Amino acid sequence: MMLNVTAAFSAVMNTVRDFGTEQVPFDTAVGRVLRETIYADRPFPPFNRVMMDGIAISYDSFAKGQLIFGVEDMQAAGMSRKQLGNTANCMEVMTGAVLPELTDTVIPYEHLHEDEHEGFRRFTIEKEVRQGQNIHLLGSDAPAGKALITAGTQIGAAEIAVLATVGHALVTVSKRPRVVVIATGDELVPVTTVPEAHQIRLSNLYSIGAALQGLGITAQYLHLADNAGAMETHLQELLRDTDVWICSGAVSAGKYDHLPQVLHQLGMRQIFHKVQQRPGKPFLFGVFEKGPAVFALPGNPVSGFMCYYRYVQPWLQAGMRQNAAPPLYALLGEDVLFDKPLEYYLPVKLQSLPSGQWEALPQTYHGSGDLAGLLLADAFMALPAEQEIFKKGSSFPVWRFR
Ligand SMILES: Nc1nc2c(c(=O)[nH]1)N[C@H]1C(S)=C(S)[C@@H](COP(=O)(O)OP(=O)(O)OC[C@H]3O[C@@H](n4cnc5c(N)ncnc54)[C@H](O)[C@@H]3O)O[C@H]1N2
Ligand code: MOO
Repeated sequence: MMLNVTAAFSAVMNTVRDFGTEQVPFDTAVGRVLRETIYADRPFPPFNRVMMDGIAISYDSFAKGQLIFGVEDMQAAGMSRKQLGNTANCMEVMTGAVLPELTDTVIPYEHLHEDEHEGFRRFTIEKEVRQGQNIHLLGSDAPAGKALITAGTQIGAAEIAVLATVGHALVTVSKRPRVVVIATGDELVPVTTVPEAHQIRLSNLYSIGAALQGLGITAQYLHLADNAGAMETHLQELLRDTDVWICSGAVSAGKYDHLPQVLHQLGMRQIFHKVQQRPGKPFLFGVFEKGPAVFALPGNPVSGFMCYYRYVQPWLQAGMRQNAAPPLYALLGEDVLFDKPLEYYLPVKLQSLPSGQWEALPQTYHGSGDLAGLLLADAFMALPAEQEIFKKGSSFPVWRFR
């Protein structure tokens, strides 16, 4: 029986497996999924931090009417904390310095007039002053021990900054699965070859490989001829040391579509074959006991592309224990008619409306073979199988690929 998209997606997600963890230097961890909690090792910021170049005073002196302050000393960033000797004076301070003892207010140079009096430098305050101004208070961002980043976060530039500042030089992240992308078909020739009239260049390997690179996964590539015996031999060799096979092609009804039968012979447990969707209907999914999971995607370029983003990527992210992204919705930009009992994944261009919502503009494309049509789109909009007329302005989920 053909599954609907929801059932097929749950069946895929039910097989999610943990790929394990490893430790890597923090500055190589961009794009990886964090597998530990990162705590503040000290308060953020770790001292009362001067926020402007200027002077630090004791506010009491200003409150009593004093406007002119003689310079007693200088506190620059990197100096250990000094103390103001006499609260009728000021301390010159630089951004990033520790606030000197007995001062509580910082006034920037722009609000001061500087002159010299009897050989001493002094500053006259020319603007209103608020007690405590321009000080980034000790612990005001986070107390020591606070959980700053939780497991499941994908590490980006902001996380790298926090890892650096708490001194977390080695970070525990998810291992990346060992993925093989497998193309099938005698019509396919290498990219560097000039194809004969009946041939085309291999492109699905590279579109899927590129999408995987977005998850930090470098895949192995393989091209198999339409020959059941050779296919079985090659795939047998891959069984032991791989976690995921993403196959492209040879899963529909053709006389050369040997892949399903070869996978069964190798011992794969089929979980489903065919989903009520367009494109991507012939999608086959299965698992080997203690071996790889197999996503056998239809060969048509748009079909495989859509199935990758709808099923394979969420499965890989869940296996790497990455927090799931919240679903994204958009408003359909024009009326659409689709009267097949299939969930329709319509290539759309997303644009943001002045209301703050996303609008999805359907792009003209000529079916699942039209890989150049994808250049104009940046997501698929999922139009439910049980409906036929989809009105402009109605909201549906979208699956972004850029
Ligand atoms: N009698 C039926 N025929 C077809 C059915 C069906 O249900 N009954 N389903 C159609 C649908 S829908 C799709 S999608 C395709 C899927 O077919 P396969 O998965 O068997 O894929 P192939 O036949 O091998 O290839 C389809 C198409 O894609 C091109 N291709 C394949 N691999 C690559 C690659 N790596 N790079 C670029 N292009 C590739 C291939 O040359 C074909 O043109 O079946 C329909 N037929
Ligand atoms: O369902 Mo197929 O993926 O359109 O060509």
